[in-house]
Amino acid sequence: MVAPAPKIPVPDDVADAVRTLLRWAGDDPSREGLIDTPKRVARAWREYCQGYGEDPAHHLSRVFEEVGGYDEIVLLKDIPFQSHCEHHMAPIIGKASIAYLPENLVVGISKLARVLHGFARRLQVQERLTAQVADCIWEHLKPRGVAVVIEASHACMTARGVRTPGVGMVTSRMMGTFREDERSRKEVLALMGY
Ligand SMILES: Nc1nc2c(ncn2[C@@H]2O[C@H](COP(=O)(O)OP(=O)(O)OP(=O)(O)O)[C@@H](O)[C@H]2O)c(=O)[nH]1
Ligand SMILES: [Zn+2]
Repeated sequence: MVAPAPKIPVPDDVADAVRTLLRWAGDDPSREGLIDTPKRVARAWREYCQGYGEDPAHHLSRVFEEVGGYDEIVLLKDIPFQSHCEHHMAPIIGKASIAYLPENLVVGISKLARVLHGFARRLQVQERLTAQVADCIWEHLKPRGVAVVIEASHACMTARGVRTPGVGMVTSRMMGTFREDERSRKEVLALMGY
């Protein structure tokens, strides 16, 4: 279970900004149902963007060496995530598959998801999110290869603008062996289900 976000104090100017947005949307911020909305929205945005308060690389600091010489692909497949696009601050909802080819070090598998969420809980474009996750694992785990594939739906495309639901954006970043060797790339993509 996810613990409720702590009720941090909300500065007046932040609450005022949400009231302005409510008026801009066409509603009356002083009506009963909206009285507490500015504080809720302010706290919700701190939660959506809590990745700014962490260094995702920190999750990769605890590594294991005793894995019986295992040197094949390690894949965490279809990790659900949420982010927000930096253009419209609208939700990005999708799944990521993250794989690496260990050299000597492996990491607790949950940490790959933690790295993803650390970068996703910021304002993003999907290309940068994909690159940041891959680069972080490459740099801090020093594996022989990293492959990250992200598939997501952007609310700025489905709920507004072009209003085209059912469209998935797919981005990938291949590093090391997965970039250089076509067979390894095909193998990892097949394991991911592509
Ligand atoms: N490459 C990329 N584009 C994104 C991402 N998220 C949103 N966008 C796009 O960012 C673009 C912003 O385009 P603009 O023309 O500045 O904004 P807009 O007038 O609101 O555009 P429309 O969405 O087409 O109405 C849009 O085409 C979005 O679909 C992303 O993660 N990566
Ligand atoms: Zn957008």
